[in-house]
Amino acid sequence: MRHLRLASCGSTNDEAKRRLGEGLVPPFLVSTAEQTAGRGREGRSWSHPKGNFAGSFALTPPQLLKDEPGLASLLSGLSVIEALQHFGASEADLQVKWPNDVLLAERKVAGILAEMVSKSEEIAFVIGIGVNLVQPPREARFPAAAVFSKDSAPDEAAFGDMLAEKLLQSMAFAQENGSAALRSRFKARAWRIGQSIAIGSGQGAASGLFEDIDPHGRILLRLADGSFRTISAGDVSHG
Ligand SMILES: O=C(O)CCCC[C@@H]1SC[C@@H]2NC(=O)N[C@@H]21
Repeated sequence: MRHLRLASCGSTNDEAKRRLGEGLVPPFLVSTAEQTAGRGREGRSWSHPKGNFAGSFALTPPQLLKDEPGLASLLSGLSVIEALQHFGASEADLQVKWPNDVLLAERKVAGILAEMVSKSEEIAFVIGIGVNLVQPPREARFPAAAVFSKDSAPDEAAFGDMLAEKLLQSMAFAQENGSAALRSRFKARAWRIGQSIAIGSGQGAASGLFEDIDPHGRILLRLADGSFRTISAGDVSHG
C-alpha cells in the first residue's frame, strides 16, 4: 500500500481525508512520527508519545462493509492484533474490546477511530489507528500499557506497512467469508463476552450480559429482566 510518512501533523485522519479530497486514490496510508492534535472516539483527544504508531488508512471498502460499516471496526481491531503478533507480541494475551480497542493482558494498547468519507457515489473509509508500541499515553480513561520494550519494538513505519497488509487481508477475508465468519473471529478474542458489562454511550448507560455481536457489528446485551438491547457505540467496562 502506498505509505506517506510525515515528520509531524495535527491528526493523520484529517491528513488522509484532505488527500482524499484532493483526489488521491485509495488505498493509502498516512503515518506520522509526531501527532500534535490526535483525535480519539467520542470527541476525546489521543496523545502520541514518541516511538508509538499513529497512522490512518484510506481504504475502499468491499460491498459487505459498504452494507455493514459497523463491521469495519471489528475487522480493524483484529488486524492490529495480527500485526502485533507478527512482531512477536504475546498472542494469548491480546484481546479486542468492542468495538475496536486492543488490549494486552487487560490493558489498552491500541485505539481506532474509523470514519467514512463520501464523494459523489464513492465511499472511502479512513481508519485511524494509534498503537502504544513503546509507551502508554500520559492520561488514559482505561488502564493502558505499551506492547514492547524500547529495544524490542518494531520500527513505526515498518509496523504501518505490516498493518496495511493485515487490513487488506482482513477485508478480503470478510468479503469472501461473510459477516458471520468475521464476527466469529472477533468473538473468539472479545474481552468479557459471555460476562457482565456496563456500556456508557450516547444511547444512555446500560448494563447486562455481553451475549453476542449482531450482524451489524453491534453488541447484543441481555438485561436483568431477560430482554435484549442492541448498542451500536459506547465504552465497555466491567459490569
Ligand atoms: O481509542 C480511541 O479513542 C481512538 C484513538 C485513535 C487514535 C488514532 S492515532 C492515528 C489517527 N489519527 C487521529 O487523530 N486519531 C487516530
